[in-house]
Amino acid sequence: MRENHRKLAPGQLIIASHNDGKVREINALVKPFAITAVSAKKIGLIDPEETGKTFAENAALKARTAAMAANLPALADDSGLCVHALNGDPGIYSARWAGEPRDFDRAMKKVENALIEAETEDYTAHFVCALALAWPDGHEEVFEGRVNGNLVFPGRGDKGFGYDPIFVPNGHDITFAEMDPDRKHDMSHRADAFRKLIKASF
Ligand SMILES: O=c1nc[nH]c2c1ncn2[C@H]1C[C@H](O)[C@@H](COP(=O)(O)OP(=O)(O)OP(=O)(O)O)O1
Ligand SMILES: [Mg+2]
Repeated sequence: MRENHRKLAPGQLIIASHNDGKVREINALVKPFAITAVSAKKIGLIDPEETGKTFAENAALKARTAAMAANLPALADDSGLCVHALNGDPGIYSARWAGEPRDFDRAMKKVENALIEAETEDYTAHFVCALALAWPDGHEEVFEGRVNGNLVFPGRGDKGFGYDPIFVPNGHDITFAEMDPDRKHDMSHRADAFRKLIKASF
C-alpha cells in the first residue's frame, strides 16, 4: 500500500458494482464529497468474471475494468463471509455459494450443514470488504475492512442482505438483519473499509 495516496478530485465516480444494495450504500457514503456516483449497470458496463484469489484482487479487477471502460475513476467492492471452522469459506465465493439466480437461504443452509459436518463448536466468523479505487491511467489503491462475530442458526431478521440473518457482531446479541441499517453501517466491514478510503482519498 502506497503512503502517498491519490486524492479523488470533485467530479464523477463510477461505482463498479451490479449489486443495487451496494450501490445504494456507496452513494450515501460519497454524497458529502462533491462526487457524483454513477453505477456500472446504469451506463451498461460489463460485470467482469471474478477470477482473483483474494478480495483485494477481485475488487481491483472490477474497479480497473470499469475505470478503463468509462475513462473515469471507479470504485469497486468485493466482500464476503469467512467462517473460521470452514477454513475461511465461503470467503471470496460468498456470492457464488448462493447460486444463480441468487438464493441466500440456500447459501446460509450450506454454511450450517458444513458446520454440522465439521462437528465443531466454533461458530466464529468475520466479514471482509475490500474497496478498490482505480483511475484510467492504471493507478489503483485497495482498502480492506473487517468485522468479527458469531453465526447463529436459524437466521433472524429481514433488514439486511446476503448472510446478515446469521451474523451476530461481537459485543451485540442481535444479527445484522435485525439491526437498523444505520447501526450496521457504523460497525460493518464496509464501514471499516470506507473509513480508511475516505481518510486516504478525500
Ligand atoms: O454486508 C453484508 N451482509 C451480508 N452479506 C454480505 C455482506 N457483504 C457481502 N456479503 C456477501 C453477500 C454478497 O453477495 C457477497 C459479495 O459478493 P461480491 O462479488 O462482492 O458482490 P456482488 O456479486 O453481490 O456484486 P458486485 O460483484 O457486482 O459488486 O458476500
Ligand atoms: Mg460479484
